[in-house]
Amino acid sequence: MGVKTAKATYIIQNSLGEGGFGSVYEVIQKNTKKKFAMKVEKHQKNKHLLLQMEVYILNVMEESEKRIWFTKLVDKGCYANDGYSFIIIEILGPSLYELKNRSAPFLFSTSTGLSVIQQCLFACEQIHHQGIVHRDIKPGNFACGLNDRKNIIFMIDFGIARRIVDGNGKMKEFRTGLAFKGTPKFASLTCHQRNDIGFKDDIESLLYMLCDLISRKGLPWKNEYDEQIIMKMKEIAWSDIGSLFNGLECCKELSDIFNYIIRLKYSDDLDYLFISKQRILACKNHGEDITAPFDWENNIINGSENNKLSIDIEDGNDQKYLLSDRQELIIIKLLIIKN
Ligand SMILES: Nc1ncnc2c1ncn2[C@@H]1O[C@H](COP(=O)(O)OP(=O)(O)OP(=O)(O)O)[C@@H](O)[C@H]1O
Repeated sequence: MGVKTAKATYIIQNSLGEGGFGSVYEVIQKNTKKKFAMKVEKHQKNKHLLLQMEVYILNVMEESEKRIWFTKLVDKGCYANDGYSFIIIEILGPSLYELKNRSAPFLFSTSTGLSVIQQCLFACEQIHHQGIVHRDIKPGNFACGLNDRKNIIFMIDFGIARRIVDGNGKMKEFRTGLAFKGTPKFASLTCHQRNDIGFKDDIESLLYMLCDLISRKGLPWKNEYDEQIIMKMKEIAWSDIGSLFNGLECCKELSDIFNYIIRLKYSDDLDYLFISKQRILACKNHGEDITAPFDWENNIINGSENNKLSIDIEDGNDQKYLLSDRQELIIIKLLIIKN
């Protein structure tokens, strides 16, 4: 079976995954024989398409200078008498959720977890700079690239993302009494409390994700499904900061990030550099080899030689940081981390 747009015809191959609102397939572009992923959503009466948000965000990110953590939107269209919409995007490898669950002990090493989380933080920072919050940060919504992009961790699934900054750069009004949106296990406490989600909430979710990926103990609510019980357990974690990362050597550094995040309010700006530095300290203080390959390399995903990824980032003081040598951020200024 194939689908056609004004640009090309795509032959549908196998399924790559099912999500809450649609399916994702591997497709081959007929004329170029290139592989892509096709995300499909069925039209439903009186419901706006979640794919519209996905298209909007991928277009915004395409125009941004630092689009590295986002897939390229290749094409889009409808089929079956406009009963379905689809987008054609770059095809990726497994998600972090799949990678974690592929081999015992169903955990990432601390060095892989800390490396991965830095890229996820960059991805969050980039959409936040566009005034957008993701609102569903979890291991299933980050996936590694393929071939020469296999060291990049991509942010996916923008179905419930929201722009919270208007065209004039003003933060939208803070709302309360909202419906729960997202994934209970990784949602921020604010989300459970039915309040509006800001940039800091994505990072709170990122910290829950890090705990899920590297802590043997796991999230305190890992066996709970009741959203209200999970909320109560998060309240306890907030009042006992160290408890979340307890058992990890880098508990102190990660708890400092958690402590910083939960003190922020909806409209507060985030100090991404502070978070990066704490993460770097977590590696440095506990001898984590930040240049080691990801856990899954060599044995799970076959690909070409490690490709070096080199990205410059700048902080507010115009200091240059270099993301180099595989996926790892080696902040040149790491060398001058004060305190
Ligand atoms: N570009 C891609 N390349 C390969 N696989 C992908 C790609 N995008 C998504 N997938 C796979 O398809 C699955 C569903 O995708 P996605 O999360 O975007 O859909 P969703 O309907 O919004 O999901 P959910 O309800 O779980 O949030 C993902 O878990 C992932 O494994």
